Amino acid sequence: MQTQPIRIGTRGSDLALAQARETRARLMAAHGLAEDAFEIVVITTTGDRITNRPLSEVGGKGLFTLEIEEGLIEGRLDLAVHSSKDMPTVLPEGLELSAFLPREDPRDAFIGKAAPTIAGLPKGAVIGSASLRRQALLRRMRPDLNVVLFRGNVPSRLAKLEAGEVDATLLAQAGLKRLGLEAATTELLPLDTFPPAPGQGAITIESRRGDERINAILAPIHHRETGLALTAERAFLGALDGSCKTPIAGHAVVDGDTLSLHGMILTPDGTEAHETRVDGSVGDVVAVGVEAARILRERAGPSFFTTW
Ligand SMILES: NCc1[nH]cc(CCC(=O)O)c1CC(=O)O
Repeated sequence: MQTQPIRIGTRGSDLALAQARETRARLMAAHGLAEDAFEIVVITTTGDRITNRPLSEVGGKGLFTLEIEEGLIEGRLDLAVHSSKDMPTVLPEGLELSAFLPREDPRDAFIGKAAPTIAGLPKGAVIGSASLRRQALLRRMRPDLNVVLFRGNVPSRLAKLEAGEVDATLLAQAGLKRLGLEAATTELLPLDTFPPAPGQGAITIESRRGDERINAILAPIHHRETGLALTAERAFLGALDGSCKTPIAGHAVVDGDTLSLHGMILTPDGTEAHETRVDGSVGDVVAVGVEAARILRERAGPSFFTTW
């Protein structure tokens, strides 16, 4: 039996901790282990320290994972728990996403103080979001709204909304549910008109490639369908643009032997958008993501990605 605890790396936000505890609970149940078989190790990342600028300007997604990945590579951590949505498409040499937990609700939640729905917001209402995708989708639907940058973790955004800094905001329903805060949601946005970010709602576990002990520990908590969907969404994102400067939505679902991916790219101002739906075999989900990206690149034309 294991004597050294399994060290689980995570960021320190309420959401990250909830996700690390969920992973630990699933591992305890799968293996009949006690809580003290695990140690949750909280790591502050560069991304956590930068709170006042859009992440697209300071270097993007890797900022939330760098220090945790160093811990894995140097052997100070055995596995790391992340929101799939925050993971870069290319990981450091020697690391891999070795498991995905069953996906929570992938939809975006609208949280309105001035009105309960996007359609009900008065002209010029101030809506805060840090996500380029949400900003672009909002501007596309409601060009009259005043979309402003809004950062911070989930509880602090809700507090800023409550304090009247903005009239409304958008958050992932999955994160709200994991924090027990879903009562704040006033409208759930439809997947077809407001598609989520690739990976939204899914927890992933990163570990050293070829670490047989950890792979065996993770195998029983891996969720096959979520893994297939996420592999397709990440292939789609990787084939489009890894820079975080293009608003990109992508969501895949598995139905039997078929995987269907809905992808969309937009200009940041929401005036131009291209979308596609590609179906393919669960036997080659990367091909589905790559094909969706190819179609969107072709529709958008060569100037689309260089306009801003
Ligand atoms: N970028 C922050 C982030 N990363 C993952 C989630 C929510 C949980 C998820 O999508 O799995 C959030 C907050 C949000 O978008 O509301």
